[in-house]
Amino acid sequence: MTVILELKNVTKQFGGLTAVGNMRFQVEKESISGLIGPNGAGKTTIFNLITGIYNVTEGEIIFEGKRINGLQPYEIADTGITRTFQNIRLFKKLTTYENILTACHYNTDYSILDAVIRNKKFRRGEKNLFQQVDDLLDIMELKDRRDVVAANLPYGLQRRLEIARALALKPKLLLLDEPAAGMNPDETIKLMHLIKEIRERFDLTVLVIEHHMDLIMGICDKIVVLNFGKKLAEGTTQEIQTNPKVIEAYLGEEDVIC
Ligand SMILES: Nc1ncnc2c1ncn2[C@@H]1O[C@H](COP(=O)(O)OP(=O)(O)OP(=O)(O)O)[C@@H](O)[C@H]1O
Repeated sequence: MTVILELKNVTKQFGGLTAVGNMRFQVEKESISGLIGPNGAGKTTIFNLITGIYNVTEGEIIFEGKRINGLQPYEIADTGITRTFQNIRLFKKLTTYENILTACHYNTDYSILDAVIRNKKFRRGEKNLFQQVDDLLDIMELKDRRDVVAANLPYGLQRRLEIARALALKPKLLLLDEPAAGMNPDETIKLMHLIKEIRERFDLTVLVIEHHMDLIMGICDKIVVLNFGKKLAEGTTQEIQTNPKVIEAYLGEEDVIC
């Protein structure tokens, strides 16, 4: 197994509160892994630590063999880690197309001078860019909403657009924070298929936080369960579903987990 991401005894304290304590787990390359746990367990804090929004108090975060904690968020993004947010963060006044285009522009290889004189390199770059946006619209099934302003998209489609925009940055590791929040069961099933599809298509590694257990159990190769900032359990969906400690942490909500 090739490990792409590793948390080594990571702790995050906010004053006297230990939001994440001594956390250690590995994420296998091109896997889909789930991070679950009750509210306040420390899931989003872990995403904020991986992406450099918070500094770790202790421990190390290793991505592709290199320590990334201590780097600035933009430097971590440059290593190939992108995320979506629990509360959707789109350019609300831009269209679906424009939202993806702005992210695709991040990867262009022409200079400002190329753009000013509109030379061949610029024209070829622009053509590739438009093709990438079209492909992403297609994959995320947003083509018919191409010119709709993001704020006017239904909630489920805004979430899909956020994923499309994250993919435009060509990540190696995609962190999804509650991608199915607010979605109905049909939308959630569709999203499950899409996550699997994009993993295959882009050779992606996905780490997903989600409260919808159907989604987690339907797509994850491995699950890490948190409780009060600590790792409670780790294993396959089968192992997690039958783990008494996990069932207890969810206050007997066996229905939710199984
Ligand atoms: N910036 C912060 N300052 C102080 N405390 C924080 C901060 N961010 C998170 N916390 C605290 O850390 C703990 C873990 O929060 P976190 O948001 O990571 O939980 P979570 O598992 O993502 O919860 P949820 O499922 O509700 O999103 C909580 O007690 C929270 O109040």
